[in-house]
Amino acid sequence: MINQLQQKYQLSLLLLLGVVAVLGVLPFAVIRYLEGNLIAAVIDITLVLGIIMLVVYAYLSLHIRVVSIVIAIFINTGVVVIGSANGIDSFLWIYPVFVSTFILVKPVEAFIINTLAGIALALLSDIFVIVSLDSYIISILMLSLCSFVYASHSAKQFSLLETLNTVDALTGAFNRRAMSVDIKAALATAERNGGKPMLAILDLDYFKAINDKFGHAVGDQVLKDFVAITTSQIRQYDRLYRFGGEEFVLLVPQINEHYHTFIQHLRTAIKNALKTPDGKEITVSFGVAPWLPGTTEDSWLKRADKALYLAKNSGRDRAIFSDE
Ligand SMILES: Nc1nc2c(ncn2[C@@H]2O[C@H](COP(=O)(O)OP(=O)(O)OP(=O)(O)O)[C@@H](O)[C@H]2O)c(=O)[nH]1
Repeated sequence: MINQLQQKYQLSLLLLLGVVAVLGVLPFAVIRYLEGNLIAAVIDITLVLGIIMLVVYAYLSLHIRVVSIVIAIFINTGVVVIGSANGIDSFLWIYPVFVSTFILVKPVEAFIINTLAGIALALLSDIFVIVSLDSYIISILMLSLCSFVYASHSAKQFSLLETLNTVDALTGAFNRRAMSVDIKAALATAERNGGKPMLAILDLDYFKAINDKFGHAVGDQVLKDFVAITTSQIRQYDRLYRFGGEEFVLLVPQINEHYHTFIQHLRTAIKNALKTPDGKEITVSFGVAPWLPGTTEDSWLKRADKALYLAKNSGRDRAIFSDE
């Protein structure tokens, strides 16, 4: 989910860069050719074609991160080559290329790539007889530093946006939107690779009575405690989502033959740790549905919900498995 948002954003930036490369660099290639500067024209054309091909590949393959890194290295290499081959006019391209690098890759990576390109250009170019080396170093350093600060700030804002978009504000569990995306991904992986994921709906027992007796604020705290306890018991790639109210969904991407034991252990661990303010244990009912071939998001949730209904109706504080 998080990555999807970022991927779409990064892909739109790549497409924009492709357009800028065509509109911004192609006319120069033609001008260089008409001026008789064949080497510069060939380098410009190579740069434009290279960027177009990489952007198209990113669009088709969705290997956006890798392609972004390749393009960043490609345009920095290009600016070093053309800057040292063609003198001051092409040398000035280092400034837009440096800023583009920060759009393409992570701030630290951009800073490293830019520094290497900046040093290479300083060593290879012969324009420092007319341009002050000090001014060059200070101006590209200032540009990189400003871009670094701006790119780092944007990355932080992006991460905040992702959190707001995928996390339930009260409990910190993932929200339904994230759940739906992750379920679809788990189903696709299971169909393709033959793994076996599992989905369970976890519902706190007699939660209304806790609200009624201790108030809504205590009820809220119980929900937060439930998420903290459950999250501490599950593995790194297992995910907990707030389905609504006091109902949560647990998605386990890969189960083995011991998954009944895992669920019973989790249920007991929650019961032992989750308490009302007067120390009484709070129990949870589970409806568990391991993946079966042909499962859809809807049928998976329905099977888990049916199992949960049975768990509630047969006394609560238990797990019912839909494969039984
Ligand atoms: N404090 C608090 N209460 C909530 C929240 N969302 C839903 N609830 C309450 O959760 C309660 C759910 O009640 P019921 O659906 O009857 O479930 P229950 O009392 O747990 O009964 P069983 O599930 O049958 O064991 C309702 O009183 C809702 O008002 C929330 O965000 N905070």
